[in-house]
Amino acid sequence: MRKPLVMGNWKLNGSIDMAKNLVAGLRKELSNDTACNIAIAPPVVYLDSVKHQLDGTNIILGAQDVGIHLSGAYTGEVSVEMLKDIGVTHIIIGHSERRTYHKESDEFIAKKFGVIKEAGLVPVLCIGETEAENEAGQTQAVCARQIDAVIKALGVQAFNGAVIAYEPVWAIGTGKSATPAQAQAVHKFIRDHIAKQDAKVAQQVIIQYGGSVNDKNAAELFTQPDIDGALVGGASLKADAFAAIVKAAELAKK
Ligand SMILES: O=C[C@H](O)COP(=O)(O)O
Repeated sequence: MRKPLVMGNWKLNGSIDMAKNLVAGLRKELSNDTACNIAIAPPVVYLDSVKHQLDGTNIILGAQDVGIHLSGAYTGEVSVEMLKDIGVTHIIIGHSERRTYHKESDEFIAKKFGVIKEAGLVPVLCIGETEAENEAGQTQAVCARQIDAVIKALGVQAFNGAVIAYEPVWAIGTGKSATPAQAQAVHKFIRDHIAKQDAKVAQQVIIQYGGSVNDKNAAELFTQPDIDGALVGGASLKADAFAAIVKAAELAKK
């Protein structure tokens, strides 16, 4: 039985005060004994203070990205060891916003996956098709290509203990979530695709859905057998909405 992961990606939002209020809200709304894993990924500058604010909770600290180098003359970069040093365990990579605005390739993202695994942390690999790709019937081909880049570089075993977030780009921040049936079909495709190489790895890999998940649509998404939680953007900025999504995941997977 897979334990779902509900992860909040704050993206480029927040301030010291906002982080304090949001974490205080989460502490109030969520018990320490949840039947699903919960993570939040604040902007990198707030990670250390948020880590302290999370003391005594079971909320996991996540990061939104990582560099591929461990140290050296790479101005502006943050290494996996630095993130590990301050208590980060889960790292989002390959988000469509990084793929689009920073031109990150499948191969480059696979390198990030490798450094995260090497450090003993958990990669949260975002994959998903654009609207044009969706309309051209390329959803499966795009997801397969993005996963295969990791398999080619690191082998299928790299997905042991890893997380995949299926995020159709057309659903991100648009209020237009995939329907539970649409999402389930892609999640099943992803799991089957990995199973072709290793059934055990496919059975344990967490596949989250992301794209306009909110407190209203979460419950139905989570009833789908291959949807193991969510990567939440906008709704993770409100403690009550995020907590409601966590509770929906717990209920659905009981
Ligand atoms: O990382 C989160 C996703 O991009 C989803 O964002 P959203 O919930 O605001 O649509």
